[in-house]
Amino acid sequence: MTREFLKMHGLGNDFVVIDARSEPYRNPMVLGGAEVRAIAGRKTGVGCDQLIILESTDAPGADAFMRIHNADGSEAGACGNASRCVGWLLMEESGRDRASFQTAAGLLHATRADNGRITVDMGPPRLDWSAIPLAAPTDTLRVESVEHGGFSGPVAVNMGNPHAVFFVDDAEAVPLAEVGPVFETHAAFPERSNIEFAQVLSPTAIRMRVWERGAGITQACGTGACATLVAAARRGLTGRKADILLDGGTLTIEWTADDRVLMTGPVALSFSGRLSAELVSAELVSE
Ligand SMILES: N[C@@H](CCC[C@H](N)C(=O)O)C(=O)O
Repeated sequence: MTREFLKMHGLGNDFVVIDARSEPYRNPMVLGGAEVRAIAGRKTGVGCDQLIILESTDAPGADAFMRIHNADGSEAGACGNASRCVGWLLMEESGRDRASFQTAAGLLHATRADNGRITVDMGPPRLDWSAIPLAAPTDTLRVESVEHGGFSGPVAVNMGNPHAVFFVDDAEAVPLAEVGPVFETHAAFPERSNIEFAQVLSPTAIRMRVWERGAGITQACGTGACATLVAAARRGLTGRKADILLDGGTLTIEWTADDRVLMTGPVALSFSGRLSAELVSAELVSE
């Protein structure tokens, strides 16, 4: 058996997208994530930060269901960059300027913006400790118990997935590969966390580098950019709209007065292909 896929990315955060709306694709978690890891592998697979599976849905108002798996096989509730890619795909397919799709974190809406960019309404941020989730009741504006390597007290934000945002003087100087995995698996985060290091450049610009839960360092993280803007605004470091400068480029994020987080940025389709039978039955060789 082989499967068609699309290779897409948002600012270099890259995805293998499988359309399972008419031909179901088995749930990769049944395989303990081995199949996802094989597809995501940079040397022997297609290579991606996340595997995205589009499924059919009965959810009112939704054109599709978007399932998200990290490169390590774990399932995630949200992915901002993939949401723009899927929104674009659904709009291209329908010829409309708006698409809606269900995710584990809720119904999302995508629209066309200027210069071919796509805006996705990522919904309201969740700021209560139990929604992040954190292991114990804590002020999410400064999680004092999270400290390592000279970094401490991140802002915790849930954007459909957990984020911890550290504000630093120099984002380039952060040893991300060293501290990222320590914070991702910190005991304060029972479901692990995505980790952002943010340097405020001005009231409307933030430089941010990310260590993603289940994927490591990526070129960009859409939900991470949303969480960073929310964290900065909560701390009074910026206004409620800013450009987030990532390794792969810039996302514009706005936290509206009615508590929605709007993310605007580019999408790209790199190529299409077919997964080999070896990749689709990867559980036979890797488990
Ligand atoms: N790259 C994504 C986030 C993907 C999921 C994340 N690693 C998690 O485990 O929550 C984005 O653009 O938001």
